[in-house]
Amino acid sequence: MSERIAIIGGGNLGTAIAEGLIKSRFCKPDAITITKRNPATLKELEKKGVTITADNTTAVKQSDLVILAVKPFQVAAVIEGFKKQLTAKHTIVSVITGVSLSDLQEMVKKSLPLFRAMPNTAIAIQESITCISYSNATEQQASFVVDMFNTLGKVALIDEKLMDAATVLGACGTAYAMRYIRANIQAGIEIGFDAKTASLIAAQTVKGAAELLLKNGSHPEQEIDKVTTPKGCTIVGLNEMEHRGFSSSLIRGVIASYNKIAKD
Ligand SMILES: NC(=O)C1=CN([C@@H]2O[C@H](COP(=O)(O)OP(=O)(O)OC[C@H]3O[C@@H](n4cnc5c(N)ncnc54)[C@H](O)[C@@H]3O)[C@@H](O)[C@H]2O)C=CC1
Ligand SMILES: O=C(O)[C@@H]1CCC=N1
Repeated sequence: MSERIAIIGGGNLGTAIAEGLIKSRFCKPDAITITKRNPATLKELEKKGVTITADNTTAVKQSDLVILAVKPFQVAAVIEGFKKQLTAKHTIVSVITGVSLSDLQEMVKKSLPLFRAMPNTAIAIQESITCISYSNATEQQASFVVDMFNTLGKVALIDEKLMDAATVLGACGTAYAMRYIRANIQAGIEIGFDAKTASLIAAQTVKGAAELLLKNGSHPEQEIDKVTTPKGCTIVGLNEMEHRGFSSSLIRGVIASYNKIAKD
């Protein structure tokens, strides 16, 4: 059973995972090591009890679960650097975009449990959706990894062929949602609110809308029907957004992101 966790690549996502693990109390901060070529920028995590280092080899040697969170073009060289330290105790979890389980197997060259996990940056506050697929893992190893991500939000076990789609919908999705909220803030200021109040109203409204779907299990259009008063202001606004290509531009954006992963 995995106990010590090494996060290789302390960037945006790697640090968010560490933050989430600490907040969730899934493990003690001193069970986490996070690496980065220049670890000085990880001081905040160090203050919370996490070990920070540039030494991937020692981090892997002293851990059971290795979370790979470097950029896709860095992963081969990074694994090559610590590969000799990998033993039967290790489980590998990669959150790297576009690197398949078979690519990982080629790089690791050992028979170890391999997981691809696609979280988003809300993992820092235990509100991620993490899509997971895996190979070569026992039921016990799989439930450990699934339990870990369940403490950091919600989990969907998916077929690996959907992992690029999961990256776009779940991980890029955070940025799409932020742009939607930002546009509401800009509009909110134009119709009279100060920026702070507009931000609060826009963000809490989106949170409430999402919770309605998650808690009621309803379809967005059912919830929209409850808001759109006949001849009212909501439907006028919605229809104007659609005339301007709102849904179409979102769908085209999602597909452009998806095609970009396929092209790389
Ligand atoms: N940022 C996001 O929202 C998401 C990112 N991902 C994937 O996660 C991975 C990381 O993404 P980000 O955190 O955004 O990138 P990032 O560039 O912020 O983080 C990568 C980190 O790896 C470090 N690094 C580079 N070489 C290293 C080495 N040899 N040893 C240790 N650390 C090293 C870099 O210094 C950097 O801090 C990428 O593969 C990305 O596709 C997946 C889902 C969401
Ligand atoms: O933009 C990217 O390539 C990464 C993958 C998902 C979120 N960030």
